[in-house]
Amino acid sequence: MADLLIKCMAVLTMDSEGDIINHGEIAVRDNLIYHVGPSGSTPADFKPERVLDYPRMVAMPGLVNCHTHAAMTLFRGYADDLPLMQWLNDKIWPLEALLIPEDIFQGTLLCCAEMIRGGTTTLADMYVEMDQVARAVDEAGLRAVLCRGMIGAGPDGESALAESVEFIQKWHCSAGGRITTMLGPHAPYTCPPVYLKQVIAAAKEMGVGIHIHLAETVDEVKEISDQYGKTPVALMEEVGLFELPVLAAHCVHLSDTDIDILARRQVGIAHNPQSNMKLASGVAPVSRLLHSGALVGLGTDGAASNNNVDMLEEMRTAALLQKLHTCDTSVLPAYQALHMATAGGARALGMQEQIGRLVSGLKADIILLDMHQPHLYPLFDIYAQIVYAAASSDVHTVLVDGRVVMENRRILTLDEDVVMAEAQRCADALVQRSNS
Ligand SMILES: CSC[C@H]1O[C@@H](n2cnc3c(O)ncnc32)[C@H](O)[C@@H]1O
Ligand SMILES: [Zn+2]
Repeated sequence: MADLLIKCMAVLTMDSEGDIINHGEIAVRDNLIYHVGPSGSTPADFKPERVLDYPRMVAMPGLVNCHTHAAMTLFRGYADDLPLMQWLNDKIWPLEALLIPEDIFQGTLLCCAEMIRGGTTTLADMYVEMDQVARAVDEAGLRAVLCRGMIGAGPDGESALAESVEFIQKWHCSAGGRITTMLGPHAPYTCPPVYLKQVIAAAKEMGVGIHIHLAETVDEVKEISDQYGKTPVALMEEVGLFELPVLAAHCVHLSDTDIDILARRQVGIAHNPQSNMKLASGVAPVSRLLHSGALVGLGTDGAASNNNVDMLEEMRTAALLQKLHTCDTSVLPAYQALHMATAGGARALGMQEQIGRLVSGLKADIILLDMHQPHLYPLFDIYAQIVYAAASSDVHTVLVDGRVVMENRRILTLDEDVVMAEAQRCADALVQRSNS
């Protein structure tokens, strides 16, 4: 790939609070950040073949979406205003049973287009037919941590695990390293301990982590407590899940002991405030988790429970929700919210040495925000402006792994008109199948 130099109004490295380089520049060589510093500081022997000179833009790390189900964009607006188990049992799972591989490919492509437009460069995804998801992510040029979601309690538990193993063997560290994999037991209420132990053994053998939904609703905590006499988090600790790197989505209903376990075990937590609000699941104790040293990143969950995959919006919601919930305006200030969506998310995925910060040696996953717009003036505090005032439409240019995937709001890796038309075609056919 050609050497590239980005010059901009400011670089937010997200390496530490206040690490803002005014009139900054970023040198990109191959897929890596070669140098970051003030204007003119790049070593003279770096001769860029392209210069992106954007004096009114802020450069920051690409956003990290720590929990989603990308293909669920096909279900956007299909089932709203229901609580989790009714939503899953009555609406989503019956429709998912009718999905064909093509639906999942097209739904994921649609999600990737939306993500690129909103500045997301990495997603952690759990779904089925993961070959299709991986193909779409590869084509879009995004970075992803993918897992085949497994419902262990049903007749398909064994085949789901076998499929997962095959998927990992085929796709782990593929697409030039942009795609990595995990094992994805869906949740404690769909994967009993005996199944989880099989999953843990497979994960240890293959050297991959685990992605799971955990402590999402009061109903889940009640069901698991009634059945096993302990909280979902305590049950996971007992079965040995936390001996592995774990990414736990939601973590809404936690006891003090649960928080201690999650922090001590350095479990990555994907906080999904909009999905939790929409499904009326509750409010995750994010500020308590952060105080205890837990690793918290941000996710959107699927577009069927959000109903978009807009990480800038998610960041703002996270900050506002914690303030409202704790009646404390000082909770989750702008820098911390931005950190959760970048460096903190990378840490939750165990990828802190690869992504999430703009420092030399890390992957060149970079976004440029156009600050020259009425809703972003006047400018006092860049972090606050991005978290409280910016929108996904302000994302101007996106690089993933050193490659420009969107420039001046034109996606270069996908034909968006075709992607949208194909998604509509698949969604129409799916709903028609469900009515026949
Ligand atoms: C078996 S693949 C993943 C599985 O998870 C379902 N899902 C989507 N959102 C949620 C959520 O918030 N909690 C639990 N499960 C969820 C999705 O529909 C797939 O079936
Ligand atoms: Zn989910």
